[in-house]
Amino acid sequence: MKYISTRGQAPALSFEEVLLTGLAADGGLYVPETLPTFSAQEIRDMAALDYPALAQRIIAPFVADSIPEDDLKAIIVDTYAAFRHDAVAPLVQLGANQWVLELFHGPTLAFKDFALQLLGRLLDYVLERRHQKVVIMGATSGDTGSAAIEGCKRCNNIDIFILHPHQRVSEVQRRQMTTVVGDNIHNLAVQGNFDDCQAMVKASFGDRGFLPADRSLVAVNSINWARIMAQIVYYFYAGVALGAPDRRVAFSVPTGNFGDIFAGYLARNMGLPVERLIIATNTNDVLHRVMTTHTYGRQPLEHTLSPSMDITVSSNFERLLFDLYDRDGAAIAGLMRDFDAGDVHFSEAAMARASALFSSHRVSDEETCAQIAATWERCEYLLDPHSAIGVNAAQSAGLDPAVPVVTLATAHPAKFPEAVAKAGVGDTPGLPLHLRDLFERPERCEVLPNDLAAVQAFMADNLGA
Ligand SMILES: Cc1ncc(COP(=O)(O)O)c(C=O)c1O
Ligand SMILES: N[C@@H](CCOP(=O)(O)O)C(=O)O
Repeated sequence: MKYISTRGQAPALSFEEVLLTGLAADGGLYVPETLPTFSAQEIRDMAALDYPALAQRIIAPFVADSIPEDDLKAIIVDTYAAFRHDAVAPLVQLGANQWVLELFHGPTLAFKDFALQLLGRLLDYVLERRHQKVVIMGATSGDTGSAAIEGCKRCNNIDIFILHPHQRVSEVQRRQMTTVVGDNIHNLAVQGNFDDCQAMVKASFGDRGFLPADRSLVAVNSINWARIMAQIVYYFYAGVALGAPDRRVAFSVPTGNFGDIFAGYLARNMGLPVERLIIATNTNDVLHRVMTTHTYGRQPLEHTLSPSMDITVSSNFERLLFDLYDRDGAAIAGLMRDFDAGDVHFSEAAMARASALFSSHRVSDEETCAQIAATWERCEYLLDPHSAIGVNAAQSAGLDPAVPVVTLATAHPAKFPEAVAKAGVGDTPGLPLHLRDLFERPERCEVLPNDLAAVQAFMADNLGA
């Protein structure tokens, strides 16, 4: 399997090479040249597989040129053994044909663990084999950071630098990052917002000169293809559990960087009968605006009760655009140049294709709290604010009631006590046992100005031997 850049000017790479990078040299994102597909019978047969076996089935074709099957199996089994629920991704029914897929049973209580527990192990495997050391740089609005640190902390061959917006992540999220000790783990609180952090990561891929020549820069954000690949699995897992391929299923996905929902789009292209993908946003609604006005533009970032989705430059949307524009790299490079300069208006043909599968819904903080309260009152089920946005969007989508709709529950409510308190549903649930002493653990974090040179200088000065 080869991976190609959405901007058409970078060399095609193998899985191993794509794992060890972030943005392509031309500024694009890597996608598979062709997608593996599964027949209806192959999908039916997936119902007999547990989560790790299904993950092996879905992931193997993407990595076949780089990782032997037995090694992949061992890595995957070990990855999902770290989850605290035997089903790994349990489905919970909230109402007639309304479901949530709980993706928060990993070590850091968010869906990011699905990919980052795997990514950490894949990096460890590949770097040991190559006797290579790398530098990881990631931007987080709260969840990617801790999941990346947790996923990579055992790996001897990395230095990891995670940038989060200073004072803009929840206290639980911050402590989950800053209390993990290790000389190779660095938390940088940047005096800016998530978009600033993400822009610094992308700029660093464009100019890697601040690092020694023998250290590659590797991404842990969803610009890294391996992140998306791992997230495809749970769409199949939920779909098959609800009757696919003999029944169509819809998904509502709380969305920021468009990585998670893009994985759902790929699952559909690989054969899963997906009725609809609902883009659920908070008031940072750049994607909702794209769907309703066909215009992609910058807007000021708002701080909401769902901070992990406080994102206004949605990285993975470029991967979808690449398909919407018939995989024309030059056209995507042009659109992205226009986006850097101002608003971009997409063609009616491209947007008609998008609308055939995607719809969108924007949810305010008030609606988020009301949804948490309503779901609690009706089902005694406590949603975190991001998942509440997904459920609200699912209920507003006007879907055929015969079609099951699955909301991806992307985080555990204990990570967001402020939103739960504002919803007025009583005490926030306690943290799981392994995090019970989180508030007593010492923290380590560097506050830095919103300045790329300062961040890169800090990184260069703090690299391990
Ligand atoms: C809890 C939570 N929900 C939803 C999202 C949105 O996911 P994506 O960025 O893949 O769209 C994120 C992070 O971005 C998140 O941390
Ligand atoms: N919501 C994320 C933001 C980064 O998104 P990613 O999926 O590209 O890593 C976070 O919580 O950090």
